[in-house]
Amino acid sequence: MTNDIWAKVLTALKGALGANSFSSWIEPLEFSQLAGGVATFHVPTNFIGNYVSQNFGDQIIYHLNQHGQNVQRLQFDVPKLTKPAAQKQTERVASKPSGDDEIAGSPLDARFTFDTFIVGKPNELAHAAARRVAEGGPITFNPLFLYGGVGLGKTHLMHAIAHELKQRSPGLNVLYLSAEQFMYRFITALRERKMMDFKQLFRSVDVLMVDDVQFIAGKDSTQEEFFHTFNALVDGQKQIIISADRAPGEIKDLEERIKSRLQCGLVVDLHPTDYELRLSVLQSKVAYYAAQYPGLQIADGVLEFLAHRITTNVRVLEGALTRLFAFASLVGREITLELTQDCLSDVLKASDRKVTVEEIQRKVSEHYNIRLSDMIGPKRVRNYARPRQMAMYLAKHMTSRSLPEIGRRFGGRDHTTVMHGVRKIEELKALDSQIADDLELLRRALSE
Ligand SMILES: Nc1ncnc2c1ncn2[C@@H]1O[C@H](COP(=O)(O)OP(=O)(O)OP(=O)(O)O)[C@@H](O)[C@H]1O
Repeated sequence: MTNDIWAKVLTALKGALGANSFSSWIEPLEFSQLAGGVATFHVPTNFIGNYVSQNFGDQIIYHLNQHGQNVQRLQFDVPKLTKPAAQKQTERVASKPSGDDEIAGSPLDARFTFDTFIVGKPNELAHAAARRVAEGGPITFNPLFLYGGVGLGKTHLMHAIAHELKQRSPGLNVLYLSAEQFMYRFITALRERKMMDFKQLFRSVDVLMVDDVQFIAGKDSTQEEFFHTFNALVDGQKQIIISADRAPGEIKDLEERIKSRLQCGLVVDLHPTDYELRLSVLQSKVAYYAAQYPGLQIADGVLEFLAHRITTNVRVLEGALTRLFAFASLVGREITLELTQDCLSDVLKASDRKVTVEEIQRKVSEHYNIRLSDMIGPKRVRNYARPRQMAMYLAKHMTSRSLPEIGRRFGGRDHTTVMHGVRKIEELKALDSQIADDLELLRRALSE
């Protein structure tokens, strides 16, 4: 495998795993060789190798195969003489907590400020609460807990608070990081026997922000440490801001005492967007693009059309607009309704037809000639298990349901079972053309 292909696989993995996981776990890998179906990587430590293998192994294999490689297994080696690049990486991620006084959290996105956050009915309460915290006055609620579905602005609001606080009081020690980063630092500190440094540093921040806290559910020792950090900061009158994809009480496998702690302050949710909010977001983004692509015209009615038709979330809306401007500038044409429909036909189709999990289950069981009750029931024989996994895969890709929600609709299965099913089909799709054809057929039938 050439380094070029590995670079492409890296890009695909970044998209699939998100920037945080990618920079913590995938970047430290150094491709070494591919022989006899085994891809070998140099890793800075065994811990990273084991973690990557358990959590991202399937995805890495999948993307390598998608890029024309024949990989069955991964192997991780810690080179005897640590290479400078790998060494630098470990230092960057691992020794930070024990370094100087400054703790670098996850980077803040400069564009995520209050100025660029559009306020509407669905998010006005969350916005007001965020503003209040960003004023930095006496603490009125601790923690501030923001939750909502994907792409509705939780991260944006947290970054906006951090920017504002830092601007108002440059000396304030504001730490923003994802829950995944928290766990990573904690485990690194344990491994390097630097827990005292870890504790001291986390307890010395003035404001702690932890994004996507649902990530630590089920991770016992990380939860334990999070609980202590949380309590120490609250006792010290330090502000804490937490985000998650659902309300504290609904996070499965999160310890009760943490749930109740998280509910102690102010819990606010970001509701799904409404038409007005979507239109305002589009209008503000168009102003930004107009500066980037001078001379590009956008016809009346296009934004209204998009706000009406793309109802998923702000991230999808933004993505659609980015594509539209890039496409129009390539072909050098005005952005008309017709061009919009051409360029975004797949996005429009996906949000056009609201397919339900139940419809998917019905169609898939008809296709494979099995009873609906067997698809949802507990039987594990392949005749039922495979169609069930196909239906889970389609539900994941064609509906906006979360994995736990999908699991509930499949006879109360756990979200990890759904994830496993989805991954299995992703793998098989690449290897078995019958499965790929069936999927395409079902997808088309469901979109009609
Ligand atoms: N009200 C809003 N005004 C302007 N931009 C928004 C708004 N809500 C979301 N966005 C934009 O949508 C994108 C997704 O938002 P963000 O990353 O904050 O979502 P999130 O709720 O944290 O989702 P996830 O759980 O997937 O991380 C970002 O580019 C953000 O700037």
